[in-house]
Amino acid sequence: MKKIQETHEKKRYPEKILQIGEGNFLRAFVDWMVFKINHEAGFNGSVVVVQPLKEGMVEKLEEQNGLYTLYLNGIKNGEVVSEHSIIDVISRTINPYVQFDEYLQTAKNPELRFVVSNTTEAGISFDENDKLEDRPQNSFPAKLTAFLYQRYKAFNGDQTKGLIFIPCELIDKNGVKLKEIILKYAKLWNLEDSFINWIHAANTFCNSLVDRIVPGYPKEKIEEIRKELRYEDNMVVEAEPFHLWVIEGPQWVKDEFPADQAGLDVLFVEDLTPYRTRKVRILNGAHTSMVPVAYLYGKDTVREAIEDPVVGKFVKDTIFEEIIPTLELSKEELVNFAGAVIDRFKNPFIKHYLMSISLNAMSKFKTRVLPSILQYKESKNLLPSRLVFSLAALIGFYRGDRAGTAIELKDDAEILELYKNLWSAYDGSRLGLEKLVEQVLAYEKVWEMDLNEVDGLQKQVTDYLALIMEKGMEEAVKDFVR
Ligand SMILES: NC(=O)c1ccc[n+]([C@@H]2O[C@H](COP(=O)([O-])OP(=O)(O)OC[C@H]3O[C@@H](n4cnc5c(N)ncnc54)[C@H](O)[C@@H]3O)[C@@H](O)[C@H]2O)c1
Ligand SMILES: O=P(O)(O)OC[C@@H](O)[C@@H](O)[C@H](O)[C@H](O)CO
Repeated sequence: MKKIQETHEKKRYPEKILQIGEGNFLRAFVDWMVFKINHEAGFNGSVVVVQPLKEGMVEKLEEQNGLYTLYLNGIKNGEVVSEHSIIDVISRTINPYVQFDEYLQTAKNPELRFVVSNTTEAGISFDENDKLEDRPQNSFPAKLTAFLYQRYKAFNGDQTKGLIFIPCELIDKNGVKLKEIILKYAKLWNLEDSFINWIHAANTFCNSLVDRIVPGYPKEKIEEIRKELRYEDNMVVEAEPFHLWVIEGPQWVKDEFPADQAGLDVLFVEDLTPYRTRKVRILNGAHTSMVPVAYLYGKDTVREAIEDPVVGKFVKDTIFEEIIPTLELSKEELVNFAGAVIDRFKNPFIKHYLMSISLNAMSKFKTRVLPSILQYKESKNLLPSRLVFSLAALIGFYRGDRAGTAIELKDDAEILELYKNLWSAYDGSRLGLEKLVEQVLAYEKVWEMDLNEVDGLQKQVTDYLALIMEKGMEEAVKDFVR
């Protein structure tokens, strides 16, 4: 069978976008949009993909000449949508761990205009050990600072050569935070004031909020897909048709990124807070809080979980009784949004694995679920029992065992180490469990506070965890749906 790169000739477009991240999401969202605006709005641009971590997939992507097939499967306006396209906008890929010079060289391209990124919530971070001389620096904002400095020098501080940053990480004020960290590196590395001024004056940092469910590589359907495509593609990505990109930034950015002309749901707004809060708390909050419960219950995908009479009810009640009451938007709007999200979770055409959502689950819990717990407690002076149960389940999940089978935990090494130590020191007693919970709740590096200070939380988490360990998840969760 032919390979994708042997079946499709790639058109050459000027490299206008630097993309930090080669993951499924960016390929199914931003790169698909670039594909659309090239075809329908004359954007005439391509994307250079930079791998943010040492281990990654750019080599695989490069083997396919940057080409891959995107499937959009689901229901849109009541109609079944199933379409696929070969996305041909990636001009080349760079692994800065072996091609650092090529990475810096790219900064000298006058046509470059945008920087997009998606490095999970863990990515926009500051590492004080990063140095300008490193090849490459560890954190992605440090790599970007080195890139920007190179650009600043190459164009002698030309004000027209700044870049537009649109990060997609699901953290609040992602653009503002990225800029803050870049400025912090500029200071740490004693870079000249004129460079700092250039960062401020010539570059634009937009906050953005993305929404599209991208389960990624459809491993179970790949044989069927190969037969249909009649070529080999190891980077196929599958997503739902729904998409929304809310960008908070100056209106002129819209003229440079003509998404509206291609009929894309890209909104340029003055304040994306309401969109963000609604989406992160309801959609992502439901995902993240369902993962440990549903997975330990024996479910593997979001659809299986939402359609199960017990887990499904648990998730829906969590949304309607514990998340929505903490939000300030109109009740009707929230209920409509939540209903649509539940329908998206039921998408019969895609398998969204709970384990893929579980990546970096601790930091996700902090940004997507914890605010609902704290808000609920503050307004009702009560703890939301299902969300607290989910926190207990998360701690149980990090024990790394599902009915005798090891769970492939994916999180920050320090977090995995913490759990490994805590669970191996656990002596089986109630006191031991209390201590274990206390130490997890005290892990301020993730929570940014000591959660033991939340009145009643430690006891309730311990009680639920004890229940899960004693009865098993199947029995424990039933208590919520009687
Ligand atoms: N998949 C979806 O449905 C979806 C939808 C909306 C938003 N997102 C966002 O996209 C992110 C990535 O999802 P994906 O499906 O593309 O996952 P993925 O596993 O395919 O890609 C993850 C990417 O993040 C990078 N990364 C991970 N940890 C990092 C770190 N500490 N520093 C720098 N880079 C790091 C990886 O190198 C990789 O490029 C999610 O965390 C989420 O914020 C995903
Ligand atoms: O992509 P993650 O790993 O940050 O989170 C998992 C899901 O909650 C997320 O991908 C949603 O599907 C997405 O945010 C929908 O827009």
